Amino acid sequence: MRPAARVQAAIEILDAVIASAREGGAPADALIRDYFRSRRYAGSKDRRAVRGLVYDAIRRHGDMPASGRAAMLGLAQDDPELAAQFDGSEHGPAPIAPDEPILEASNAPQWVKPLASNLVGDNDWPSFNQRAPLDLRVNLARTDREAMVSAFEGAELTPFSPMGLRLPTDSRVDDHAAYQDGLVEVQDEASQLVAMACRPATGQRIVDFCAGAGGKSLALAALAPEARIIAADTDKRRLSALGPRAERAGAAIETRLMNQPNELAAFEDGIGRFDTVLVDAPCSGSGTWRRSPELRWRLNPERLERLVGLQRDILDKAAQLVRPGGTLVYAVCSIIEREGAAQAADFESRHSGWMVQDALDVGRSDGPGRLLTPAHDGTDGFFIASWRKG
Ligand SMILES: C[S@@+](CC[C@H](N)C(=O)[O-])C[C@H]1O[C@@H](n2cnc3c(N)ncnc32)[C@H](O)[C@@H]1O
Repeated sequence: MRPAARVQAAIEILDAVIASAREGGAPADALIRDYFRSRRYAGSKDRRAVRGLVYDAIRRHGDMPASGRAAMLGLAQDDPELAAQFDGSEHGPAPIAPDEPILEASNAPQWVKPLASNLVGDNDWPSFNQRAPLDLRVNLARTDREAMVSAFEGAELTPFSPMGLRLPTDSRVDDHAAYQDGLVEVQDEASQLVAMACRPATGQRIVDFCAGAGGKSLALAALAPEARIIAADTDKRRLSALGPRAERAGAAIETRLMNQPNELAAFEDGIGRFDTVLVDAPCSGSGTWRRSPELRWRLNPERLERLVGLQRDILDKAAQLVRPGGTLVYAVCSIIEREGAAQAADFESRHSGWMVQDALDVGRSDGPGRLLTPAHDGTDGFFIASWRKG
C-alpha cells in the first residue's frame, strides 16, 4: 500500500472505532483485524503502519473526534509528512480544505476532568497520552524476583511491589519460557498492590468477588499458596479464562459463577464467614487510559452513573460475606472521585461498625483510602480502601 492509502485505511478504521465506541461495540483491536481480513493485499508492514496510525490518533484525542478524518487530521497537525499524504490520490484521503477544522490534542474527555479526585493535578493528565511500560508479577510461589529480573531483557524491579518487574513499553512476553511456565504474569504494579493490601495469609478464606479472569486471585495465591481462595464473578466467559492461567501458575483457586441480582446465592454457606473479601469493582477504567486510550471514548455520563450504582450494590453485597474481625478491600482502576473516595465514604455512611485500616503506604491518602496515579506513582491509576469489620 502507498503511504496515502495507509492513511485512508486508518481513517476508515477510526470511523468504525468511533461508531463502535458510541454503541458499546467491538474494541479497536478487533476492528483492525476485521478490516484486514477482507483486504488480503495488505502486507504485514502495511498492517503495522496502519495500526500505528490508528492508535496514535486515538492516543492524541482524549475527547472522541467526530470522524476518522478529523482524528487523522489532528494527528497530521504534528507531522508534516503525514499531512502531505492528504493528496487526493486514487486510494488516498482528499486534500485538506483551507477551512477544515483541526482538533487540539487532549488527554482526557473534558467532562471527566472536573470529576477526578482533587489529587489528580496538571502533571497527571499528560500521562494519559503517554505509553505505559509493561509490568510483570513474579509468581513468588514458584520462583523469586532476582531469578526473573535477569531472565527478561531490560527488566527492572518495580519500586513498591516486591513481586514486580518493569519492562520497556511494547515488550513481548507471551513467547518467553518463564511466562509459558507460569513463573510470571502480566500485571500492573498497582494491581499487585491491591492483592498485597488484602494481606493474604496461610489458612485464610478469601473471596475475590469481582474476579474476572482472576488477575488478583492469582496474585493472592502467589502471596499465600496455602490460603483458600474463591474467585467469583457474574461473567462466565471471563471466569472461565482463569482455569488455564491457574494451571499454568500451579495455583489452586476455586471459582463460583454468580447471577445478578442474586449474587450471594452462590455463597449460601459463607455469609459472614470469610476472612477477607476483595471487591475489584467494575469501573470507568480511567486509571488505565495510558494502556487503553480508547476507553476514554467509551465512557459517557450515563455509563458512569450506572457504574457508580453497580459499585455501590456490589459493595453492599460483598460486605455481607466478611466475618466479624475480617477485612473488606475495595479497589477501582479509576481516578474519578465518585468511583473512589466518594464511593468508599458513601459505604461508610450506610454501614456502621467498619473501621478503616491502612491498606498501603504507597500513593496518597484520598478520603478513606489511597489513590495511586501514573504521574505520582508510576502505576496505573487506582483507588484502594480497606476496612475491618467490628
Ligand atoms: C475490574 S473487573 C475485575 C478484574 C479482575 N479482578 C482482575 O484482576 O483481572 C470487574 C469485574 O466485575 C465483574 N462484575 C460485574 N458485575 C458484577 C456483579 N454484580 N457482581 C460481581 N462481579 C461483577 C465483571 O464481570 C468484571 O469481571
